[in-house]
Order: sequence, then C-alpha cells, then structure tokens
Amino acid sequence: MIKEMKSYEKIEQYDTEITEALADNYKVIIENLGEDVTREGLEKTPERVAKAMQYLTHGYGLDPLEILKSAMFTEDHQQMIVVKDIEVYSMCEHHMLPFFGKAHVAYIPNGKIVGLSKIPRVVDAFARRMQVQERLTDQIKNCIQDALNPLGVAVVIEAQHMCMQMRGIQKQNSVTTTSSFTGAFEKDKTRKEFISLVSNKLS
Ligand SMILES: Nc1nc2c(ncn2[C@@H]2O[C@H](COP(=O)(O)OP(=O)(O)OP(=O)(O)O)[C@@H](O)[C@H]2O)c(=O)[nH]1
Ligand SMILES: [Zn+2]
Repeated sequence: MIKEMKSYEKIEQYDTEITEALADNYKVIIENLGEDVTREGLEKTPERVAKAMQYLTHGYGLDPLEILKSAMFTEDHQQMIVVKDIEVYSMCEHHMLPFFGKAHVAYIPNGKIVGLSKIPRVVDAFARRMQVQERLTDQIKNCIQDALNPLGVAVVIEAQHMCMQMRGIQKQNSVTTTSSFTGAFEKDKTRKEFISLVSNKLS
C-alpha cells in the first residue's frame, strides 16, 4: 500500500516488498491466462501492474477527514456552495474493473467553509479504493458532514461501469446516477435548487 501520499504527488516510491509480492502474483495470473510472461512485451508487466494497482487503490493511504480539516476556515456565509463535474475514477469491487464519471458536491456552511480543492481531494481519497458507487457517494457526504457540520451536504455521482460495458450485460451507454443528501438538502426546495445547478450535467 502507498502510505501518506497526496493525490497530486507523482508516486516515485512504491513499497518494494508489496510491489514484489504483487508482481509475483501477477506473473502467475498472466501465466494462468495462457500468456508467456518471459516474452519481451510482458517481461516487466507484472511489476507495472503491481504499481498501477497500488496507484489505483492509493486512497487507502489517505485520511479524507484530515484532508478537509487541514483547510477549514471560519466564515459567516450560509449560501449553497457547489463544486460540480469532479472527475471520478474508481474500481468496482466486484470485478476490479474501472467505473468512471463525474461527481457533483454541494454544502451549505454553518460557520465553517473548506478550501475548495479539498472537495475533489476527498472524492479522490474515497474513489481510489475498491468501491461500489453507492458507498462512494455516501462516504463523501458523511465525511463533509462530519468535518464541517454544515447545514446540509449533497453528493451526486454519474458513472459508467466497465463491468457493464466490456463484459457481462454489455450496455455501452448506460450511466448510473447515485445521490446522497443531508440536512437542508432533504427539503424539496433546496434539493431542487442543487439539482437545477448541476442538471445540465445530469443525464
Ligand atoms: N449496486 C452496485 N452494483 C455494482 C456496482 N459495480 C458493479 N456492480 C454490480 O455487481 C453485481 C455483481 O453481480 P454478480 O451476479 O455477483 O456478478 P456477475 O455474475 O459478474 O454479474 P453480471 O455483471 O450481471 O454478469 C453486478 O450486477 C454488477 O453490475 C456498483 O457500484 N454498485
Ligand atoms: Zn463490476
């Protein structure tokens, strides 16, 4: 596992022991798939995959609550703050295939605001794990609620699942939308305002 890595940093240091252990396993997997792991193109593949998979799950080494707490500011602003179109790249925990799309996040402060960049950082910290879209949506919402104690939080995620596109049911155009709300967003009027602000992006 990659420890204490911020998502904007290029990973130069992978844990050698874990990389070697993963690479040994991928060597076997590649052989079991009927390939020759000694041929030129595949020689370094087990190690590449080992690193790629560590990167795709680096969220386990991040503390999303701490990310928010590191940039909270006292501010007397009680209007809706919306950060929309945040790219999401995650991995479905059932098939270990990607799901990807956009997250739209809003909150109404209650004395504290947070540095804007921290919201996409929290999205990433939870997305870069083995996930289901519903849990990802809830975790982002809960984290913002716990850190800021705002008047309400709203999270909507729209995503395409490769496990439904490349295999299985093979529906190339299906998009899954999940949502999670607290506080003021449980009221019709506030929720509608949020939906209208992000709705050109909702399919
Ligand atoms: N609710 C939910 N389901 C997901 C998510 N990602 C993948 N899945 C589903 O997880 C389910 C796993 O079902 P199984 O029947 O155990 O697996 P499977 O035989 O590979 O299923 P098929 O994909 O239908 O071929 C599938 O229906 C996937 O579409 C997600 O984020 N949320
Ligand atoms: Zn899947």
